[in-house]
Amino acid sequence: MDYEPPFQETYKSFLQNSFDESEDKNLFMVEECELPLINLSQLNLEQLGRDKCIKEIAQAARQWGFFQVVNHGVPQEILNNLQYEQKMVFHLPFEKKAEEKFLNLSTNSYRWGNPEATSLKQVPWSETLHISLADISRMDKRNSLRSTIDAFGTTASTLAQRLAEILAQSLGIESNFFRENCPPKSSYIRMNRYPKCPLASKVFGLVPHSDSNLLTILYQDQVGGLQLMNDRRWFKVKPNPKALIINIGDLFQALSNDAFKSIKHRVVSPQGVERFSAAYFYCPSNDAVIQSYTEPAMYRPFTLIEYRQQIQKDVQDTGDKIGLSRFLLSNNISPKIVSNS
Ligand SMILES: O=C(O)CCC(=O)C(=O)O
Ligand SMILES: [Fe+2]
Repeated sequence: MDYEPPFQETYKSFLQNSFDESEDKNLFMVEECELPLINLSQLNLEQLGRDKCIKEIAQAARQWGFFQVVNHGVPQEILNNLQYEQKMVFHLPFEKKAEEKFLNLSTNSYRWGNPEATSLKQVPWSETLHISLADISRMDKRNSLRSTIDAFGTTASTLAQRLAEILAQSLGIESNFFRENCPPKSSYIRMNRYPKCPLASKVFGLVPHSDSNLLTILYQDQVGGLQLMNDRRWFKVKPNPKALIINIGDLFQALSNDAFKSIKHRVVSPQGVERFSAAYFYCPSNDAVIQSYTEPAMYRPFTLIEYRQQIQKDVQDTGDKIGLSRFLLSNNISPKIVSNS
């Protein structure tokens, strides 16, 4: 199919070597989890109902770092349109998607695989359109993808801010942080397509990672494949067509001083069908300072730009993101510990 990125050719040598690797049947044999499902219409109730809902959200963020919401305020029609538009755009010829100025977006908005991978386990067998909301205005006004992601971005942004404020409030903070530091244009929409994969037991659709933002709002189709880590075990998330999945990102973990955790998750490649998902990444502006709310702080204050640069450097040097632990304050005393040993 001419829309397929050249996975097979590009990763030919990895694929050939993979015959020696054992198949990881455990990828599929994981248990299904019942993610907390929260009805956000309770937030419109009287104080008691509202407080109960806030408690449910905070507890889910503490226990799982992941939860699902219904009556979330993002109209189903927008989600349906998004799925349709997403399919259309990914089914354009690969050459077109790979063009420097595809959809007039910033360079590198369209991505697939991993150019830096040194083994099959580092290759995500998927393609993505990673769109900064600041870029939407660059797209052709007549393009229906533009109006759809604009509508998704606007409604998801309201939901993200609402949830972020509720989560902050549950920690005892009346916070203007999000209003002041998260202008809509600093967030992203990431659309993912997972082609059916010939070696699904050996190649991830998306390799295990945590999200480097404040919060993620995810809409997935019915195929399934998303798995998350809880208590050192992987669980699969059953698709729910009415629900959006919310997960805590690294920056919220730091803000909350580890009260909420940014959980590792991955996508197992689909075998017989392609899979689509779309995520809204709620981010502060690049220079907003991320600082723990409570004392003693686990992490030193840092900005999003610093965080991204550190990740980029670590990925280049080690092949791994490393992430928040780079900013742990206890790291400052580690040289002493080393010299004593
Ligand atoms: O496709 C999914 O279900 C997960 C996507 C994801 O984790 C991401 O885009 O960061
Ligand atoms: Fe993710």
